[in-house]
Parts: sequence; C-alpha cells; structure tokens
Amino acid sequence: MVQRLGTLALFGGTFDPVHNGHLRMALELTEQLQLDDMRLMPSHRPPHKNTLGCNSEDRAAMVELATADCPQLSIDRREMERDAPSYMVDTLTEVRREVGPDVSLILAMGMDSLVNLDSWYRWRELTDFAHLLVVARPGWHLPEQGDLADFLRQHQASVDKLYSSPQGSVVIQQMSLLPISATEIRRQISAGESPQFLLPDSVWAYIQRKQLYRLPTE
Ligand SMILES: Nc1ncnc2c1ncn2[C@@H]1O[C@H](COP(=O)(O)OP(=O)(O)OP(=O)(O)O)[C@@H](O)[C@H]1O
Ligand SMILES: O=C(O)c1ccc[n+]([C@@H]2O[C@H](COP(=O)([O-])O)[C@@H](O)[C@H]2O)c1
Repeated sequence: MVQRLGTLALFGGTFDPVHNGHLRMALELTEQLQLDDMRLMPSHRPPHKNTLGCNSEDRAAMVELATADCPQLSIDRREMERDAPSYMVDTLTEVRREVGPDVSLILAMGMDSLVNLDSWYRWRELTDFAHLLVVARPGWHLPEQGDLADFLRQHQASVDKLYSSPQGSVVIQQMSLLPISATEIRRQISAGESPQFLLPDSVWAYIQRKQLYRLPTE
C-alpha cells in the first residue's frame, strides 16, 4: 500500500485585510482534504501590489487575531522576516529545505491568482517545490491557450496526488466561496460604512483601534 504523506499547506495573501472569504476557504480546504497543517502566510512585500492599505505588521497582526480562535488555522510569518519582494519561489525553496523531501507541500490560492501565475517570478519552478491547490472562484476560468495553459495541461492532476507525492501537481478544487473582497472592505471603511460580519470581530476592532483604511487607496 502507498504511504500517505503528511501535508503542509500555505495560503499566501496580501490580507489587506484578512476576511471571512479567506478564512472559510482555508478552513473548508483543511477539512475537506484532511490537511495536517494549514497556515495563512501574509506577504511582506507583495510583488504585484503597488498600493497597500496598511503596512505588513498590521496585516500580519490581523491574520494573527483572525486565526487565534481557530485550532485548524495558524499564521506563518516567515515572509515578514525577508526584506525583499516576497517572491513565492523563494519562500517555497526555504520551506522545502526546512521540511525535507517527504512532506507534501501545498500552496493554496484562488483561481484569480492562478490565471496570473505566468507573471510570477520563476513561476514554472513553483511545482519543483510544492503542489498548487487552486480553488475555483465563480467568474474565473482556466486559460485555454498560451504558456500557462500548456503548463496546466502538463501538471493538472487529481486530488490524490496531494497525498502520494511531495510536489509537482496542480489540483483544482471546486468550492463555493464567499463573495467578499478586501478591496470592497477598504472601500466601505473609507466611505464610513461598516464591514462588520465580513471579517472577524477581532479584526474589525483592530482596524477601528488603529484607524486603518480611513483614506481611499484606489
Ligand atoms: N472571497 C474569497 N474567498 C476565498 N479566497 C479568496 C477570496 N478573496 C480572495 N481570495 C484568495 O485569497 C488569496 C489572497 O487574496 P488577497 O489577499 O489579495 O484578497 P482579496 O480579497 O482578493 O484582496 P484585494 O481585493 O485587495 O485584491 C488569493 O489567492 C485569492 O484568490
Ligand atoms: O512570486 C511572485 O512573483 C508573486 C506574484 C504575485 C503574488 N504572489 C503571492 O501570491 C499570494 C497572493 O497574492 P495577492 O496579491 O493576490 O494577495 C501572495 O502570497 C503573494 O505574495 C507572488
């Protein structure tokens, strides 16, 4: 019988701020796929975002608060320690070195991230270190032509690959995601509206205490 590998999943994001859409996705993936460890990993210097609503320490503090009461989720602060653009290939290289060759390392992302994957730094190498676990979001479709489509044709696999090999596959998981976006939450706050119930109360309290997102960012 083939041995089932231990699984470590990282869910990277700007989390500006973290919201219930992110949290439900992480929790549902963990439970549906019986992942051993699911960590939300705030990006210190998100490579593709020029305007941020707040600094990385505040964004990480909110992820810390959001995950504190949920035993299935935790925060991975490793990108906070690297004062360079938070390229995912660098992060995954570091994690792979840490966990060794026999752990299934899984990078979770939404479909909107996947469709831009070919703009990421050394994107083809990501699967040398991890699997990509992509959650299909309504309104987004897999590319059908071009380098990324070819890459997906080569790497797409069924979910059992996550347990039988340590890296190398792209797995697409269908899930109904909450229609919440950080952009809309920032807009609401800068317009004086309340985002309550879109994010944990502890995160909303933090935003109010630190007076974040009062000014429009885009
Ligand atoms: N509502 C949601 N449910 C599940 N996953 C989401 C949701 N919104 C974003 N994601 C995923 O979370 C990851 C990090 O996203 P990000 O922090 O940029 O959140 P966002 O809400 O899309 O932010 P913004 O509106 O600022 O772009 C991405 O992989 C993205 O696909
Ligand atoms: O490595 C890259 O070049 C790269 C480019 C864009 C995004 N990422 C990462 O992808 C994750 C989601 O990004 P975002 O911008 O949707 O929050 C987050 O962890 C980013 O650091 C990484």
